[in-house]
Amino acid sequence: MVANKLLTLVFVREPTRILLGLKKRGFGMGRWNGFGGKVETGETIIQAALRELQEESGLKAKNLQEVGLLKFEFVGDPQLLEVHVFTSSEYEGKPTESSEMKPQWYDIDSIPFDKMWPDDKWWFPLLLKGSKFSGYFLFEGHDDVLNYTLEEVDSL
Ligand SMILES: CNc1nc2c(ncn2C)c(=O)[nH]1
Repeated sequence: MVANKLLTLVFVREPTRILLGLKKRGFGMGRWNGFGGKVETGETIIQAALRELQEESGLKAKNLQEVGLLKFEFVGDPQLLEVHVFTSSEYEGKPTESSEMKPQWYDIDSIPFDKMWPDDKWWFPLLLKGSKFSGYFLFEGHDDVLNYTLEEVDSL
């Protein structure tokens, strides 16, 4: 039994816009996404979320809230990804390009879903309306979702 790989994903949100980052290399390269990465040994998921946001965007989140849990399986790969999704509406700092990510504000009415992971179009509306959600997505490669489940939940 291979333990789930714990990942974080943070979206910094203002009333009409949300900060996305263009992944410049590695997993998900070329796609716009939130900021995040692996949870290292010895740190909590929250600490990892704060650290990755700071490293990748230059921002220090002040009111991180967990809003979603996403599990990803890839056909042929025994390692499940377990992504803990957070939002923050208060932050310090200025969005700064890093080696990993190029940050850009997007109006919440024009999210570039065609340039994001294919699962995002299903759960992003729940994030934008302030729901808590839990989902599972079975991928074949990085572009095809074979099936998925997604539900709004009262608590994570
Ligand atoms: C596989 N789909 C997917 N993976 C992600 C995402 N964010 C971080 N990771 C690792 C995402 O939005 N979709």
